[in-house]
This record gives sequence, structure tokens and C-alpha cells, in this order.
Amino acid sequence: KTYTLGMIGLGTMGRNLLLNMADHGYQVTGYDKDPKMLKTLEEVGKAHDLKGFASLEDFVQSLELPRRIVLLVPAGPIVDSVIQELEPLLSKGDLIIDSGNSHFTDTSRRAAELAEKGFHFFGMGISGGEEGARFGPSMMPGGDKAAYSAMKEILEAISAKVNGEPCVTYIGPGASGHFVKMVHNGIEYAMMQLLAETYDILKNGLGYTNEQIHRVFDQWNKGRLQSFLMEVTAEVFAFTDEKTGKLLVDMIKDEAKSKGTGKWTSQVSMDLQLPIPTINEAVSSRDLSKFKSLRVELSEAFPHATKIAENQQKVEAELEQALYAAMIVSYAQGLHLLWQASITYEYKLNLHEIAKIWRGGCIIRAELLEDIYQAYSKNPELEHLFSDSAIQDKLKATVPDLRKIVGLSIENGIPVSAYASALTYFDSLRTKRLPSNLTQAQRDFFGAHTFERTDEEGIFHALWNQPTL
Ligand SMILES: O=C(O)[C@H](O)[C@@H](O)[C@H](O)[C@H](O)COP(=O)(O)O
Repeated sequence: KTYTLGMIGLGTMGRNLLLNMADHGYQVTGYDKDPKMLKTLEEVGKAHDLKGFASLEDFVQSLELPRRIVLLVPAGPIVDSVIQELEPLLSKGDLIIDSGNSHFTDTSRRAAELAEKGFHFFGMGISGGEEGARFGPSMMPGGDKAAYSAMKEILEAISAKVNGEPCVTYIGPGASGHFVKMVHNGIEYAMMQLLAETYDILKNGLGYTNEQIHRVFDQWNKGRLQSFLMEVTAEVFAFTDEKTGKLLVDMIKDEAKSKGTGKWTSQVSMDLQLPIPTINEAVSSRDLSKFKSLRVELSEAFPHATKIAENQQKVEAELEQALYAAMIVSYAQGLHLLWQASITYEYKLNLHEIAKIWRGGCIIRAELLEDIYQAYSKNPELEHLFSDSAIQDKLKATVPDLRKIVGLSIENGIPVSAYASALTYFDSLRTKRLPSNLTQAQRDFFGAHTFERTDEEGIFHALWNQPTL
């Protein structure tokens, strides 16, 4: 029997993708070093007679040419060692598709190394978690365009659909697929931090109970804030812990973990000098949360009440507006970074296509992405989302309440670094003359770093210590 596609790494994501492919009638198989994984695949894949291989050689030989091999193994050196084991068994023209959350620079290196040997290599971001892999993820494949045609039909079949349209598209050359997935995760971090700060304001600002908090998120998920993360958040506030009978969320330690994609997004944005402050704040907020004992110590040194003495319904309504504004700002920062990366790395990204495939299947899927898709479809060359007139109307209507909520939170000692950074990012970008002229003066004063004048072309240096006339 020959198979159309093979999966290496039969953890939940790998298994679920194979089941999804089998559901769509594809003859697929898998390989994993761990016999338990092979056994589990056979158990969950009974309906499709899904089986895997314990021998890498037999696995490779079972695949039709050109071979399509998807890797779903942890990002990092394991990917390289799997590729090294595979290479001697492959034929020219075969495809390797790395679908883990690999760093885009690793993907560039691997693509170049394998191309030299006549193999095609794709870095493909997959979003949607286990559920998405099983029933329809959003996928972001980048690599050799010609080779993509060998994958297009399968990926479109298994992907999530929005209005019948598949949430997968050819992203671009090289590591563009993994770059776009990384930024997707950066936006995911920002949205999760904004939801965490919203929870803090509802709970510690307005004194809402878990039931009230559940009602708020559940209600907002029926409106323009509808999104997968809002849906998840609403469900979290209705999930009881069997052990204690309390809500499980109240039993979870307030120390956030992360696997790196958010940090990478911030790091590359600094390299590209493309500011994404709300995403950066989300990364830092996770890191800050780890200093639990210090926070406990300082909460005793600086005791403070956070109660907001305003009409709850009024603040709740302002919060809905504020979250919508901050959400637009977070997506705008991520898409602006993609705009810059497309130029710097020559990825030739289609931002309207990316917005289109993020409307379904992925973790950041949201109703707002339909508006973002419209904005970039209207003008595919759009540098920044804030330049779109429909988005401007939304910001004009909602930023005043974002300002109100940030003011209220700061006044009452509720930490809102993501909300505040979203507001100041908006204010900075819509400020014709920023105070950066002073920064240039200071740099030239203490380091002769020169400056440019507003009234004359050229590079200037002033003799700051010389008495002027
Ligand atoms: O799009 C997705 O399906 C998720 O983003 C997925 O990739 C994963 O859950 C994150 O990588 C978790 O990232 P952290 O562990 O850094 O929160």
C-alpha cells in the first residue's frame, strides 16, 4: 500500500491532523520512535484503519513520489536531527513540511540547506490547537511556490472554512510561513493579556463575582468582540474544579508560562525597529508574573485598594469599548510588523490573504478580522491599519473609552500595561510632532551623534558647550 502523505511526530497534534486528512479520504500514515504513540494512533484511527511505522525506512518507502512528509516535533534541534535521519532515505523533489513552532531563522537555514540537496522544505505555521488540527486549523505554509502545488489540495481540504473559503494560502518564499505564525502568536499574547487585564478590572475594580464575569464575557462573545479567545475565556469562568467545588480558574497559580513565540516576535520587531509595544507588554507581563514571592512581599510594603467607585454598568460598557479599541491596536501592530518584514525579508506578503485565513481555525480568529480583511482587500498596499477609513471610524468611537478605562485603572492601582500601551501607541502614531527632537539634541549633546534640521537637508552637530550668541 502506498500513502499520499506521512506524518513524523504522532503526538496529539500530529495524530489529529492525520485523522483530519483521513476524514477527507486521504491515504496517510505516520512514524514515531515511541511505540506508545503508534499504538494510540491505531486506537484512535480504527475507523480509518490508520496505522503507523516503527521503522523510518519502511515509513519513507511507503510514501508515493514525490514524498510529502510533515514534521510535528518540538521546535529546535530535534527538527534538525529528524531531517538528518530522513535525508539519506529521500529522493530528489521530495517535500519536508516542518509544522512545529520553529524559529523563522532556523527555517531559512533548513530551506537553503535542503534546496542545495534537491529537496523542498516548507515551514508551515499551524494554528488552532488540538481541536483545530482535528477539525480544521488555519495554516500558514511558506517555501518553494512550485512545490506548494503538491500540498495545496490536501491543505485546503483539511483547513477551517469561512464562507466556504479555506483558511490556508501560500504565504510566500523561505521562512515567511513561520514568520507569519510567530506574529500570529504575538497578537495572541496581546489579546490574552488584554483579556487578563479586563478580568482584573471586572474583579478587583468593579468587585464582580465569577458569575458576573462569566456573563460579561459570554455576552461580549455575542457581539463585535466575538472571538475564539473570548469564547474560551467565557467558558473558563463557568468551569468548576471537581476537587474544591470552586471555579478552577481561582485555583490556578497567577504565574504565566510561555514557549517563546511571543518573545521572538518582540525580538524581531526590535531588530526591524518596528514598534509593537502592546505585544511587548504582553510578553513582559508573563515574565513579571513569575516573581510571585517578590510581588507578595511588595504587596505588603505597598498595600492598596483597587475598587473603582463608579457605576458598574457604565464602566462595564466603557470596558467593552476599550477592549475593542485595544484589540484593533494589537492586530494593527502585528500586521504592521508583517508589512515591514515583507519588505526587509522580501516575503512579498499579501496581508489581505493573511487576514482572510486568520478569520477561521486559528487562536486569534475573531469577527474583527472580517473588517481587517476588508481593509486590506480595499488597499492591499496598506502600510498601517489606522490609515483605513472604516477602522478610523471604529477608533474614533472607542478610543475615548479606552482613555477612560486606562485612567480609571491607573488611578485605582490596577496594572494595565497592555491597555495603556495600546492607548499611548495610538496617541504617539497620531501625533504630528513627537518630542523626539529632544532625544536627538541630547544624543548630539553628550555623544555628538548628530541630528537633522527641519529647515535644511543634511546632518548636523552642534557645539552644545560653546556659548551661543
Ligand atoms: O496558534 C496556536 O495554535 C497556538 O499559538 C499554539 O502555537 C501554542 O498554543 C502556542 O504556541 C502557545 O504558546 P505559549 O506557550 O508561548 O503561550
